[in-house]
Formats: sequence, C-alpha cells, structure tokens
Amino acid sequence: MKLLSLMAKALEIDEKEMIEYFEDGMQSLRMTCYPPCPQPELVTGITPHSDPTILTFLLQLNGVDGLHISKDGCWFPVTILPDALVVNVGDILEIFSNGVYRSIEHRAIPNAEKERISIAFFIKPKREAYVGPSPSLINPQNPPLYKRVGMEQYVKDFFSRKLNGKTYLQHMRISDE
Ligand SMILES: O=C(O)CCC(=O)C(=O)O
Ligand SMILES: [Fe+2]
Repeated sequence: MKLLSLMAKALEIDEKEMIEYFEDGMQSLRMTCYPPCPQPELVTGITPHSDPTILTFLLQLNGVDGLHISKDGCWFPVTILPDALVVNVGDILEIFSNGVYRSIEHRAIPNAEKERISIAFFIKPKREAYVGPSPSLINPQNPPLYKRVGMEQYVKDFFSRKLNGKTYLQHMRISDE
C-alpha cells in the first residue's frame, strides 16, 4: 500500500482512488524451479512476457541468477542484490496509469551448473474490479490508450493465450483496433 500511495502521488491522482481500486485484491504466488542445464542458451526457462499484475515481487531464492529484462530490444541480466526483492511493474499498472508506468518484459533462463529457484508474488486487483485507465488521468488531451475490461475476463483472456512478450497488452491498446 505504501508503494501504491507513492505511485499515486507521482501520477498526481488522489491516493484514495488508487488504494480503493487495488485494496482487497487478489494475490498469488508462483514458485519455479529451473534444473541446471549445461547448455542454457539452447533451452527456454520462462518465455519472454510481462506479468498480468499491478506489481510483482520476485525473490531469487537460492541466489542463482537467470532473470533478464528487455530494454530497447536488448536483453539485460538482473544482478541479484542480497536481501532484496525485484519489484516488477505489471500490465495492469501500465493500463491503470494510461501508459505512464511501463510493464517490464522479462524472461528467465536456467543456470549451467546450479538449480535455480524463484518465488514470484503477484499483486492483482479484486475479481470485481475493472482493468482500465484511471478516470482521473483521462481528459481530451490525454485520451485512454487502453480498453476497459472486467478483471475476470482479463485474466481468462490472458491465460488462454500463449506467453509472448507484451502481445496481450498490445491487444488491449485502443489504437490497435
Ligand atoms: O523465475 C524468474 O525469475 C521469473 C519468474 C516469472 O517471471 C514469473 O513467474 O512470472
Ligand atoms: Fe513474470
């Protein structure tokens, strides 16, 4: 909630709107184990994607790296900092902020020698919420860039597609219609 309040401030919207929208949301956790692979460049761990979340907190549990993020079309490894979580912006925050916060495309690959374990903690709005740009950010100079859809529908659509970069977010963009 503290993070969301700070983001509301940065977006210049009422923090109450942000908190009401996101409170009592859904939370889930995914633990992934990547067995060691002598030729990691030949296999895929988790294919490139952005998360269908507000925020994702990621713990690289046993200190073995393998997370990469995409920036300007290139992949960059994320160095593990001791006792720190990686905080990733998800697609729902990109949509809510009407593109101000950009979700991060990422992938994970196995390590050549060691097993790698990650735990991702996903923060999402409640089931009854709508995924769409915040009404306080929309005006004639700043029209909505994304469609508005019920959270249940959004999740259903996301998981019925193949994980493929930011294609689902692209599908949510109004200009793509
Ligand atoms: O294993 C990782 O570092 C990333 C996991 C991930 O991106 C996910 O579970 O959505
Ligand atoms: Fe992810």
